[in-house]
Amino acid sequence: MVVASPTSIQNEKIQPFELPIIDLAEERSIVMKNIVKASEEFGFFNVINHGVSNDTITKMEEAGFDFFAKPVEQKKLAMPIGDSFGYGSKNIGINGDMGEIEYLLFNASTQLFRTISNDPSNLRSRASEYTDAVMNLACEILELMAEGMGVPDTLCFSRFIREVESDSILRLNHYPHDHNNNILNINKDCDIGTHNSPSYNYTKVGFGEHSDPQILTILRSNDVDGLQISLQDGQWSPVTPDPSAFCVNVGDLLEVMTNGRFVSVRHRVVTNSYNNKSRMSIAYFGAPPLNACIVAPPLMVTPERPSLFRPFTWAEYKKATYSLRLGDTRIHLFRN
Ligand SMILES: C=C1C[C@]23C[C@@]1(O)CC[C@H]2[C@@]12CC[C@H](O)[C@@](C)(C(=O)O1)[C@H]2[C@@H]3C(=O)O
Ligand SMILES: O=C(O)CCC(=O)C(=O)O
Ligand SMILES: [Fe+2]
Repeated sequence: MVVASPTSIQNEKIQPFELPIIDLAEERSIVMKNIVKASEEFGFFNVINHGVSNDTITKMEEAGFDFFAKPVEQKKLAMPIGDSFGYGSKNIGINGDMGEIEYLLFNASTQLFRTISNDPSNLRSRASEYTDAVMNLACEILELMAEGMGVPDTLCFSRFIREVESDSILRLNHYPHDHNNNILNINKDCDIGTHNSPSYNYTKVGFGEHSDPQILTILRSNDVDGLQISLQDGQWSPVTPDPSAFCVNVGDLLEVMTNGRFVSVRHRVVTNSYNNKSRMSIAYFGAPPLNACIVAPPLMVTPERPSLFRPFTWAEYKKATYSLRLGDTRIHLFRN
């Protein structure tokens, strides 16, 4: 029996917290040290001076908004050749998870999705240019991570997502502004300090809590808030949106390949009627080819830190992920 996931969140305290900022224009040794520290402590950080041009980002964002503004019947035509890719609304995955969201998902390597019959916004070519740029950024970050941890083969993580057969995904998420959610019916709870908007003790789930299964996620959004990450003490903390930065997070596979040094942290998106604009996020999930063997490089495994996970392929991990609910943890299924 499929049990419905919670669609609203009530009476939760939220904890103000600022994500570490990694400035890629700083000296390489400093950047490496900061990235490793942020990945170990929080699994999340913001990257500035990332080198992805404003033009590439703006064109992608415009194409995304144009796409979501189309009539639903046209959006449904963006169905892929294949199973789980394409346009979706409310349902996340196939196991009963739901949210206040519509999205477009496609394979970032081949971009195998049928072009929408009338596509003046040129979504396909813009997504292709954007994907190339963020894939290069992901590789640069993964190489800094490897070097920062002293791994001799500094391409050990990045080569997976550079492969032609890489199973990486590009995802556009649109959280429509809820015009009908009357603000007067919502109890104001607390002002969360560093965050500009007040938070309410009644919010809806946009994208339920989960960790990302792949290696690394490169996320950006417009200036509408909603993303929250789970802190070590279990409290949720809002991430202030910064459209000029990329929000980077460690995925489950990178936690495995660092033998648990880096953490794949749970996050979620909430929507509330305080926002008078829609949130749109664009997530690139860097993944290996299906047959890639996932194992930590030798330097990560020591007598003091024995191997936490058994070797497995991405195909095995993906199968487990897709057989589970969004909020289920899967990494423990692969522990030694
Ligand atoms: C409910 C599900 C949706 C998801 C596959 C899953 O069975 C569990 C993980 C989900 C997730 C979360 C991160 C990414 O958005 C995603 C594409 C992924 O790789 O794992 C989604 C999956 C999805 O929406 O298809
Ligand atoms: O929309 C967001 O900001 C985050 C979405 C997300 O976590 C995901 O697509 O996996
Ligand atoms: Fe995510």
